[in-house]
Amino acid sequence: MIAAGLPAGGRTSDGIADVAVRALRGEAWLTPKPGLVDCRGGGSHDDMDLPLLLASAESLRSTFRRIAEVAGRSAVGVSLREELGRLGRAGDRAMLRVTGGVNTHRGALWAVGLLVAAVAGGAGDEREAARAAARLAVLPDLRIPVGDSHGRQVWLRYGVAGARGEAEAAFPHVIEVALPRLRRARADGLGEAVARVDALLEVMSLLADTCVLHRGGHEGLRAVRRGAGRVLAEGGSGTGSGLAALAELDELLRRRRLSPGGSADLLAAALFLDMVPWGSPRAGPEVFACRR
Ligand SMILES: CC(C)(COP(=O)(O)OP(=O)(O)OC[C@H]1O[C@@H](n2cnc3c(N)ncnc32)[C@H](O[C@H]2O[C@H](COP(=O)(O)OP(=O)(O)OP(=O)(O)O)[C@@H](O)[C@H]2O)[C@@H]1O)[C@@H](O)C(=O)NCCC(=O)NCCS
Ligand SMILES: Nc1ncnc2[nH]cnc12
Repeated sequence: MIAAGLPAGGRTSDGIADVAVRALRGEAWLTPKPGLVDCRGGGSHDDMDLPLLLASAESLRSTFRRIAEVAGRSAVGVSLREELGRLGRAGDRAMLRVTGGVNTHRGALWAVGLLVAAVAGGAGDEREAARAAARLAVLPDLRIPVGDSHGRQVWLRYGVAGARGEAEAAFPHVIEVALPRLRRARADGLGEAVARVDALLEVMSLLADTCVLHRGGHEGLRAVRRGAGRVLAEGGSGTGSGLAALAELDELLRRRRLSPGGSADLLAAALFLDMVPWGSPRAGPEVFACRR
């Protein structure tokens, strides 16, 4: 437990919030991402573009800071969980005000918000942070309104737990999939953008993304997973044949209006954990440039 706004191993609430916003921005800028918003346009979304995602990310800065402050001075328990729920829902409303009602970052706010709380609470490394976030996610929040979210519809129809299940399981697609892929790619000498796109593709090839399931059902999810796996089997986004397969996948997802938004959120969560100053500087450079 740490005091609000004070350093925890060199980390402040402002600093943690800044890393969270940079992670969301880094995901948004990354290009090319199949079916997703990137610097070429809205992908499979006709109501989103890059400026909207960047504004949405910025709108969450004060929520991330408040989450860090509260988690830094509270023990893990139901009252912290309920306070985080209140802050998360207020953050959601702030996001919707800025986007004119478009759900740009609900999943990212949930995943990165829980990880922000874990980091501010003193987690010493990324695995510890994911486990601490999971301990928060499983706690009851009796004030959650029972809504009719797309995720809930997918849960009722397909029994897939989506964003909540990922957090309760301690973010396996972040810890066991995205981060190792990102680091392997860097170690192999691939550029940062290629490493990030390949990490996203690996998550897409495995995740049960409720965003995809809601729009495309099981058949849509199979197409996303198969297509992402194929790009990687061709050598990834850093090779000519991988890029050709990626262009085909992008075309397919846009035509069928399929958007792997949950995978995008988990990439942002991985970038967040990768950029947290755990003690040694090892994060890759920021990529705020268009590589189409
Ligand atoms: C637990 C909550 C996240 C609520 O979850 P639920 O599943 O009930 O709600 P959804 O509104 O569906 O949001 C979940 C979003 O999570 C992302 N996601 C999907 N699958 C996964 C997965 N397997 N693992 C992790 N994350 C996943 C995904 O986000 C992206 O998609 C968004 C766009 O989706 P959608 O709204 O369906 O929009 P469109 O398809 O564009 O709609 P149409 O145009 O077709 O109409 C986009 O935002 C991406 O982010 C899911 O959407 C959580 O909200 C909750 O309980 N909050 C309470 C607050 C709280 O407790 N906070 C504490 C910590 S901050
Ligand atoms: N790049 C992106 N495109 C569409 N939805 C998203 N949700 C979070 N990031 C996204």
